[in-house]
Amino acid sequence: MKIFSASQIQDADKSTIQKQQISSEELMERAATKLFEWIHARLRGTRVTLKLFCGIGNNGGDGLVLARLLHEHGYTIQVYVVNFSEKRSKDFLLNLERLKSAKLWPDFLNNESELPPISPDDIVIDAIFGIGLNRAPNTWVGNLIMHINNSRAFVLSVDIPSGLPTDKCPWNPDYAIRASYVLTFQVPKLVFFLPETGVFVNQWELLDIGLDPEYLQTTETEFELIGRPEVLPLYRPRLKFSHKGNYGHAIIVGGSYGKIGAVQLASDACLSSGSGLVTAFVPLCGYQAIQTALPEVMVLTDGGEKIISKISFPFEPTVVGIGMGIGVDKITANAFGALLKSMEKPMVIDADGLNILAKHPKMLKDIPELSVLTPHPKELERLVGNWSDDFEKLSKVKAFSTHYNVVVVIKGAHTITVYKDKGFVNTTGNPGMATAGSGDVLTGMITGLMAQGYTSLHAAIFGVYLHGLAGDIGVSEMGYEALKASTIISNIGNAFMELLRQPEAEPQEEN
Ligand SMILES: NC(=O)C1=CN([C@@H]2O[C@H](COP(=O)(O)OP(=O)(O)OC[C@H]3O[C@@H](n4cnc5c(N)ncnc54)[C@H](O)[C@@H]3O)[C@@H](O)[C@H]2O)[C@@H](O)CC1
Ligand SMILES: [K+]
Repeated sequence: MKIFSASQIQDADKSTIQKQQISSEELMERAATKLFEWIHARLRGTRVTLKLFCGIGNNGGDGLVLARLLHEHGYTIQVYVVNFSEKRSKDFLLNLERLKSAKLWPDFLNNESELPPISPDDIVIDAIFGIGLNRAPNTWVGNLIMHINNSRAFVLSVDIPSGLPTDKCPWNPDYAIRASYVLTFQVPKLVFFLPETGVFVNQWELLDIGLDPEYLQTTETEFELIGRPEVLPLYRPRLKFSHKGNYGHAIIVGGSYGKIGAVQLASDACLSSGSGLVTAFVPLCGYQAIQTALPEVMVLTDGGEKIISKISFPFEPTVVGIGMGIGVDKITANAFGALLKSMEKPMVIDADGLNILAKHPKMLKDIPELSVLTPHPKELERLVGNWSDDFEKLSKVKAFSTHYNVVVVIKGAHTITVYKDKGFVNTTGNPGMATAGSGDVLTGMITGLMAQGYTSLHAAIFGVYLHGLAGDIGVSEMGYEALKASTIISNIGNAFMELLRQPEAEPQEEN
């Protein structure tokens, strides 16, 4: 699903109004009716006070229409107009008149008003600012937002939490609503998924307001949300008359004394993701451990006892995944640098492989094109330098990816795979996966997919999704705390099956 920018959504609104020959006021009525239906289906007339805070733009206009509909259906409501500017929108004004005709008189709040009482049992509807926010809310509006945040009431935000801009970080994080739930119109917003801005959105849901499908389909976006519908077409079915030679031979290079487990996890994950053959390349001290733990995996050893000192293979691997537990010793760094120079096929580089690159930036130019780099935030910072906020981070990664022609997987709660100017935001995974070895498993999975013929970008997007799904299945059986990296591996098969599961047929209605 595409993630549109604020200005693209405004264009979609315009295009809808033009093509469907409806007025902006009708579109507002449509949007607010969707909000009302969602709320009404859940509350079913429950006796609860809904406090609607409405700005003076179209987000506020949505709030006013919602107020009218709630009132018509007998709900107890209190409407506050947050009068932050004299520039009231046309549709806001129209709906203010309609509200007054229904004998509903909002309280007008300004910089001199007292903060209205909000009880933890109230439901707050937040319609102060929408995607039109273009500067910091001023102090009294900020204080009102803090008051709502401190009320412990359930806060339902219309379109986007007020005070959170659509395409950047808030000017002042205290002046942004922390929404319990966001009902967002038509398309998800990028800020829902970034570490600094996602915290304002506990849960979100899309409301389809029928924006022009042609505009939505034909407009290119910088980001895409990756769910099952996006991942399924990437799947490469296995053929009946195929053999293990068709699915590649991956080599996983890594490990040092005390960190052989990382290679074990990556090799296991690589094999479990479907690589035809997997060889682990480790220092001598890792030989027995891997041979014992993973009978299906072959093992090559380096001459060094405790660390890798020279990397060479007696055959040409389909793909190499490298870096987990390898350490940053100078000898290992030299071996790693020499390997980069000799490799032409795309590789997967993780963990200390990335740290070596950060310490020896001259090596960056030797990374084979279309390789996949899988940094966690600290490794990324060492690689691209620090950033002032999540948006600067994204632009730095895009520039890095374009310069070196590599795929960068920014690991996090919503892992974002970046290739050149485009980002793919993952939707699977959970906090239980913040555990030792989880990243080694991901590297193994991406390597395993590339071994089978997935392109680098597809392997990264598919691997990240599948890794998260395996973690979600794992958590459903054992909870967050007990989930281990090996649990993710043991659920890779279940994740494939879940992905490929036929949706259950809709029950036939009897006439
Ligand atoms: N355009 C359309 O046809 C539709 C728009 N909809 C709603 O309209 C919203 C966008 O409405 P608007 O563009 O009117 O903007 P908002 O309602 O988000 O903001 C109101 C106006 O306040 C001004 N402003 C921005 N930041 C400010 C600040 N910090 N302090 C004071 N004033 C500030 C801006 O001029 C902005 O236009 C969407 O989020 C959505 O809720 C929906 O009704 C669906 C249809
Ligand atoms: K809002």
